[in-house]
Amino acid sequence: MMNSGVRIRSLRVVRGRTRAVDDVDLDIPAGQVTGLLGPSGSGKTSLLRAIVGVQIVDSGEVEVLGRPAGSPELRRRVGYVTQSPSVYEDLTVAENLRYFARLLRSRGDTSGAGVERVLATVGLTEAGSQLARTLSGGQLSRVSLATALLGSPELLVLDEPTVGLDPVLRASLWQTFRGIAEQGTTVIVSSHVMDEASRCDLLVLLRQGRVLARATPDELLERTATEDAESAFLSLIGDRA
Ligand SMILES: Nc1ncnc2c1ncn2[C@@H]1O[C@H](COP(=O)(O)OP(=O)(O)OP(=O)(O)O)[C@@H](O)[C@H]1O
Repeated sequence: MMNSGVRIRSLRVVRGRTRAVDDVDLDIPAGQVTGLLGPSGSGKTSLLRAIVGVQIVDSGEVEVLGRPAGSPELRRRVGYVTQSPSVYEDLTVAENLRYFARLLRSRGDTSGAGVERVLATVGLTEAGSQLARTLSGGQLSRVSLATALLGSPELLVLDEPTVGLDPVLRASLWQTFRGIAEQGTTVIVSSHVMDEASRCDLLVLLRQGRVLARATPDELLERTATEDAESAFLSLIGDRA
């Protein structure tokens, strides 16, 4: 089924004394992998939280899959993986997932809360009986991702899922995101690692709460006459300085 992704108008989020999101207009298409890139403190988490509907916003509108962000009916349709893994260390991988699946069912959600299915999607079928506290960082990220996939979300929001992982693990996680998008899920991934840009269908570059650019990776390089996303970002900052 076609849906409308995310539509943001005149969004402002103030956190402490900072305009974490400063007058942002943004459309994120459905069915693609969109990368939200920007340095630490540029407002990525605040923007993602506004999309998921857990951020108090000062003004503006955020519409997700055709509904106001945070609407109760979006709860099942949106999966969110925060920066800190939401995994119980004293349970095995499968026990963690069964626990979260039971929570979904207790809310009346019976839509494919299949533990085996999500374990296979994130490539952890073999690790089901392993205690979470014995997992590597990369495996922990995958368990968090698996919990968010239990409800078969139409939109998956991932906040810096590859932070701290080595390049090989990062590459394999990105392949997993691609596979999830190919199944029809809209994926939004934040990162401050610019070389992850080439893995996205669409890029949104953020700086100081503002959108510096919204373009495909190729458009971005062409527009800035640069050869990689990091140089493109620096070139755009230079233009604004
Ligand atoms: N709880 C808070 N109280 C006060 N200021 C905050 C709070 N959370 C975030 N901020 C400020 O809001 C701005 C945006 O923060 P945000 O976490 O959205 O950025 P980010 O791009 O996700 O950063 P990072 O990559 O480090 O997670 C920053 O200047 C930050 O200092």
